Amino acid sequence: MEREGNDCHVGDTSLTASLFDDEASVLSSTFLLDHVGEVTLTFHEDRLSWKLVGPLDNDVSTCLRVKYFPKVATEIKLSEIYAVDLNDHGSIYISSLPPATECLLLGEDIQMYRFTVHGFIRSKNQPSQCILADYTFGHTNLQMCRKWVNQLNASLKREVGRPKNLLVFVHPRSGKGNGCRTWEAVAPIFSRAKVETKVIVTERAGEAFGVMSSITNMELNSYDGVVAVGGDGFFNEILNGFLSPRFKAPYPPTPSDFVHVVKDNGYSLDHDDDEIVAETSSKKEDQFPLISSPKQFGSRISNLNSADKAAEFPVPNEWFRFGIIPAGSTDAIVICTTGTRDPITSALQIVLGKRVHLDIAQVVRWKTTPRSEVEPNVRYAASFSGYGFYGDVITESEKYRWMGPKRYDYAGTMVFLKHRSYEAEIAYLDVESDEINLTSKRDHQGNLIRAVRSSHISEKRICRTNCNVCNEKPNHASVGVCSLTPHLNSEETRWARSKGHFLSVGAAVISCRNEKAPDGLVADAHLSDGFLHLILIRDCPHASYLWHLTQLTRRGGNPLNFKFVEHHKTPAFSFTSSGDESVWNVDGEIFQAHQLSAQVFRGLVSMFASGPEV
Ligand SMILES: Nc1ncnc2c1ncn2[C@@H]1O[C@H](COP(=O)(O)OP(=O)(O)OP(=O)(O)O)[C@@H](O)[C@H]1O
Repeated sequence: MEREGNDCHVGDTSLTASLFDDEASVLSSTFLLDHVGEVTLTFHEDRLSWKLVGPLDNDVSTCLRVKYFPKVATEIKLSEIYAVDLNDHGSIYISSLPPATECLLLGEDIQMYRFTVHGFIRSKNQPSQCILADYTFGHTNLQMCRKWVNQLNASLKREVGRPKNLLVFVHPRSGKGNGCRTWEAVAPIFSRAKVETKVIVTERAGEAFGVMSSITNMELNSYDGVVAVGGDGFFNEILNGFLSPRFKAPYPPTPSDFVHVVKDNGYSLDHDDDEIVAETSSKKEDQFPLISSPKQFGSRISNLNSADKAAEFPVPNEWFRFGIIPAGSTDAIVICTTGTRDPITSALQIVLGKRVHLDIAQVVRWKTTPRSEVEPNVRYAASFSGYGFYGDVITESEKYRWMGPKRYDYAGTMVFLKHRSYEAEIAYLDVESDEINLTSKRDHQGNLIRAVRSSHISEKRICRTNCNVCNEKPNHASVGVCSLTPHLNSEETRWARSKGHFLSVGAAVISCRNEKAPDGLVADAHLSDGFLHLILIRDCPHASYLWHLTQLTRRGGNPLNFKFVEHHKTPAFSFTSSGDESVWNVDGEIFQAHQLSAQVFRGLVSMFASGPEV
């Protein structure tokens, strides 16, 4: 049915004339809101609100003498609107009962001009999760709809930080093989928000690394960020492809007796562009042998034309951000940065231009070549690097890839039953910091021999949206790369050591929350505090280790409060194995290293995410 102006206020031009000529920040008009009724729509500076017109009241209404409290929203903030569309002339449904009754049987469809405001609401059960919410408004006057759409779109354009152009990598076989379907489910959010996307569906491992490392700076500058539709390993590949040729930083600091020889501990990219060195790592050594030594980066850079050499792409880069749409087996990075494992929430945080900084660990393997030269091989990690149990699980799980995500449970059980320990020495920078809530004991040489952490999670400062710890400015005024390693600049640093047989050696960059470990490996790790959490599990009885692993799976558990567990919050460490060897697991990818050094760069990259709400 076509409703004419004299039927209701919705067509009353006197009420709505020259609405936007007015300079006032509060504008208002009457519309029919789909599935609700006639409303007065008001445009405030930072939000849009609507109130039912007529006998019904927004707060409470009665029908057949029963009181109903409306469940419908009455406003939306501009920051929660991701798109506004002018629709075709079509139907607006109006119930003849109050909206709160949710009785949709007694109503009518009215043909009108319409526009839709696309936004979201938060899930009541999971506050981090966003649920799409559309509000369609109808009016008899097309011009009126157009004016509102134009006004709203002009205001959305002024919202800061929203991306316009993104490079999207889709891993079709990620997790349960749902990568493409996951992207198809969220792609309309990007198109509605008018975000251009260049989509690359990968055909093999390493392809995204190749694209990211060889893309010209000029082209990269045309994007506001890169989105990975896949798991942690896929994101790691993209991150490494991005950082390897662009990020210039010194290697991690090491104790004086760490055997590698680095001429002047130079910057990892401070080299001659024309120097081309043959690949030294073989396919057998790494599952993903694509991250080359610094000298090899030179060969890639020299492929870039001279115009691109001139086009700069500074790293860290405040504007350029990374997004992850979860489709993997674990998705720990997405859970830590968005608080949930939900493709819709991730897509919304990307198009709305959210931002958190993320620490990145630089992990360097030191390897002696047949010519007895020691060569470094750099890898970057966003979530976790682990040796022993973690390395063995990833190696074992690769044999059962066909099982999908269940392969990790199966491989984990097999590795647990084998109960292998590895001899190693770990040296870590012991930073005197008020922030470190560990009480430590030292042996007579001053070496830190045990760290005990406070046992109640409530005492810990958990990383959340607008986290104070992550936003804290470091005490030391520093510039350039030094600003990324604030805890190395402290005068109160010393090397402490742990030596012996370990079931595992792990370094968590972030809490690594996931569905199996709801608080993560380290509940109070932060997204960008500039610290690694070194977790050393000494050889112990099978049952004790099982008890530690069980604590990991419990919300509020205390997996670090065991005698055989050491937890050190540190900006850098080195590792040397002796005897039998395992491999390192860097963000879920195999990295074979007998000698390794690592450091963390505070907030090196920015993510399209707002941090966990809870
Ligand atoms: N088309 C492809 N075919 C096979 N492997 C690929 C392809 N594209 C990417 N890869 C590689 O697959 C590996 C695993 O990918 P991803 O992290 O998405 O999945 P996952 O292992 O199931 O999830 P998670 O890392 O969260 O446990 C990555 O190292 C990635 O480089």
